Amino acid sequence: MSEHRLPPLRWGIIGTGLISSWFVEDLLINRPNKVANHIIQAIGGSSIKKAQAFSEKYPSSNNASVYGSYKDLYEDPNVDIVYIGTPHALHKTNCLDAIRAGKHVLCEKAFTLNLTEAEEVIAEAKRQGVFLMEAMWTRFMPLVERLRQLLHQERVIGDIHRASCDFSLPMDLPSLPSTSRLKNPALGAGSLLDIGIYSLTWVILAMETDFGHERPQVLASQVIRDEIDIATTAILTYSHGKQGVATSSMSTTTPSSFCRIEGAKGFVIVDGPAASVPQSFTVYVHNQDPVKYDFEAPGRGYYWEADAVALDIAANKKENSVMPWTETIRIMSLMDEIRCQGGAVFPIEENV
Ligand SMILES: NC(=O)C1=CN([C@@H]2O[C@H](COP(=O)(O)OP(=O)(O)OC[C@H]3O[C@@H](n4cnc5c(N)ncnc54)[C@H](OP(=O)(O)O)[C@@H]3O)[C@@H](O)[C@H]2O)C=CC1
Ligand SMILES: O=C1OC[C@@H](O)[C@H](O)[C@H]1O
Repeated sequence: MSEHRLPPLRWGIIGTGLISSWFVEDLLINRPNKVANHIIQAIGGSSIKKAQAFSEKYPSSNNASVYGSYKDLYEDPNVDIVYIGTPHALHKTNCLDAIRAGKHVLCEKAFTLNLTEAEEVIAEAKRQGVFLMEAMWTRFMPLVERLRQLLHQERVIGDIHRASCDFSLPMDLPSLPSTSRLKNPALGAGSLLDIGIYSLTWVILAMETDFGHERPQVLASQVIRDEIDIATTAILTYSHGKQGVATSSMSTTTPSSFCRIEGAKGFVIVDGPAASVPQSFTVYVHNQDPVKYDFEAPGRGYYWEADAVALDIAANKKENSVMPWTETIRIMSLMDEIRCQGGAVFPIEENV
């Protein structure tokens, strides 16, 4: 279908850092089987200079309106949806401001700092009748859909007993400025919200046929340095003694096999450069040759979530079925519980 006959979605991007650039690059990729016409309508930065510089980096977004404040972008009537690519601690305010201006919102993970903030944002989206989703992009990858089919519908490894998933990325924290979102507790720094959220997501994808059907018991431990968790381990115990182990660390590197899912009849290993970017998985069924599933795609893969958002909005939906509000709420509540046991507290929570 010609691009112009696809449902258009005009994006306003706020935050001119790393993820916003990856997201925009992916949206601009000329790829087959597009389901929506993504338009970079506006760029909003904390200064006009930063927004301008961002806009100039991406040729097809050169016609985008450029704003030196987020507020101006929210007020642009040509923006349909605001993409929020700012640090965790700003998500609540950014979401509320965009929603109150009547905009749909796609907000980066972690959705907010904690459950209370997430509930406030979702309640506002309900009140204003706009679409809202947490940008947990990995869930939208075709690899994840195929893996879940094999695990939970075709039951290729039988009953699943255990899954262990890791996202570790060495971050040279001493070399970073105190203003870095990776280091500053006031911005929501720490391994759990930044990368552990993916390990947790993989445990859920692997262990749960129906999301949220059962609340697992949580046992967690965190290593806290300079007020942030530099490592987190969470054990999720489900009924019948099934366990998921989600780990994250800012000191070491995950090997490419970042997730192992064990069942009664065999196991599955998921590979990729990181838990956010799975590229293949291999199914090992006892007494059978292993079967490898490869998933090659152009770019990084942020367009899968963007396509899903565009289709939902075209269908007048307010939330997405792959990443519904209940899942965001549950992930935030699990992370609250992990931090409560592990000891990571954000400054804004200290006197609550
Ligand atoms: N889905 C994914 O694969 C990834 C997701 N993320 C998520 O994206 C979000 C942003 O991460 P990332 O892009 O790495 O962060 P960066 O620090 O690279 O960029 C964040 C941007 O937010 C804006 N900002 C506004 N206020 C502040 C502030 N006080 N301190 C710092 N920046 C501020 C800045 O843009 P400006 O000044 O122009 O407004 C800045 O460039 C996080 O939620 C993170 O977890 C990150 C990496 C990958
Ligand atoms: O979401 C993410 O995935 C990739 C990491 O590099 C990054 O820190 C994190 O925010």
